[in-house]
Amino acid sequence: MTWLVTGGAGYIGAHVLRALTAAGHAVVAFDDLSSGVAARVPDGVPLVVGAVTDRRAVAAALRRHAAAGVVHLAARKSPLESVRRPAWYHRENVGGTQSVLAAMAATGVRRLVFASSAAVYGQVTAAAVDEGAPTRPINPYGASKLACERRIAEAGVAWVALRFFNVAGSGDPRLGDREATNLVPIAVAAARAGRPLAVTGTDFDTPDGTGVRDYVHVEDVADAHAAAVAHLCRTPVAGAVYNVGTGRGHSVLDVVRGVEAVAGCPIERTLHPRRPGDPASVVADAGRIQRELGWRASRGLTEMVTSAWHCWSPRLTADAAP
Ligand SMILES: NC(=O)c1ccc[n+]([C@@H]2O[C@H](COP(=O)([O-])OP(=O)(O)OC[C@H]3O[C@@H](n4cnc5c(N)ncnc54)[C@H](O)[C@@H]3O)[C@@H](O)[C@H]2O)c1
Ligand SMILES: O=c1ccn([C@@H]2O[C@H](COP(=O)(O)OP(=O)(O)O[C@H]3O[C@H](CO)[C@@H](O)[C@H](O)[C@H]3O)[C@@H](O)[C@H]2O)c(=O)[nH]1
Repeated sequence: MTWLVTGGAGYIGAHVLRALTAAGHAVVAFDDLSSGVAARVPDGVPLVVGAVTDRRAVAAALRRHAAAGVVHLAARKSPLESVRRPAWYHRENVGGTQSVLAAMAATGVRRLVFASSAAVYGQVTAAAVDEGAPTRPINPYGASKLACERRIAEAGVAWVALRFFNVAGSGDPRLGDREATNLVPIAVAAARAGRPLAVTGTDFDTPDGTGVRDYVHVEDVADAHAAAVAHLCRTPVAGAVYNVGTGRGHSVLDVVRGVEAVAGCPIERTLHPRRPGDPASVVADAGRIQRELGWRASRGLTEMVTSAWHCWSPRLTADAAP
């Protein structure tokens, strides 16, 4: 069975291509290379360069490769950027997903795994949030992911939406997150360059005042995709939402200390106000995916920061420069 992986040249998508291949599936990457890198696509895996908002290009790729399903990761992913450019986020993320659904309908492809986000929950009050919690996104990025989930649920396909929490680390030094828009690569870049790290928000209602997140290793996230694909192969009428997290929260300062331990030197911190659209604490209850798909995260923060440390490149430092 062949799966079209949109965003396959991206950070998570590149790991997903490998996990699906290891599980015995044929894969094709579809990516416009706007933030992805062609070199991340493994040798032997076809890469179709195109935009997911181009319905005809997606349909042509599905037909040409006789795909049985789609793993849809291609999207814009920064909550902060989405506050600045809400219409663009809606167009790219919701428009992109509608276009993928239209291409699937036109070609008779009926299985979809969707990359959703913990950002659909918004300001979380529970210590650990489960899939039944209210979805009240507090930034346009989260709103776009929720709108995508709703359109997928109404599309008449078999689907699984995976709500990733904060993805970090790498399965290979060449596959790291090169964008440096997230805390772990930013902290690594700061340590490598001997520069201060800007801590954004020190007055949250959390144990040390900084934001708490559920950091989950990208290889665990890739394995969750393999579990979702296996589920859709077994049960082609399913429709379900799953949290993909570890169930453990770490503050910004915990992450900084983790990177300091790998770096063997302290990281200077500068203190800043909260970023717009930033929740205080978002931690997963990941019980449902364990019960129903047999997946649970097996790697911890140390493995995330250590693998992130080993995929640092000078470009990350340039990108993260204030
Ligand atoms: N990284 C995280 O912590 C995280 C957490 C929750 C959800 N997600 C979601 O996971 C997915 C992948 O994120 P990532 O961290 O790998 O980001 P990424 O930017 O590395 O990957 C996204 C990929 O999609 C491609 N792309 C973007 N827009 C496209 C378009 N219109 N047409 C075709 N290709 C397009 C990019 O070139 C890139 O290769 C996104 O949907 C993101 O919202 C990420
Ligand atoms: O230079 C920085 C960058 C971040 N932070 C803080 O670190 C935490 C994590 O921030 P970041 O790594 O930017 O992740 P989030 O804003 O939580 O969003 C990520 O996690 C979401 C899921 O929870 C995904 O949907 C998004 O795509 C992904 O960017 C937050 O408290 C930030 O305020 C800092 O203190 N300094």
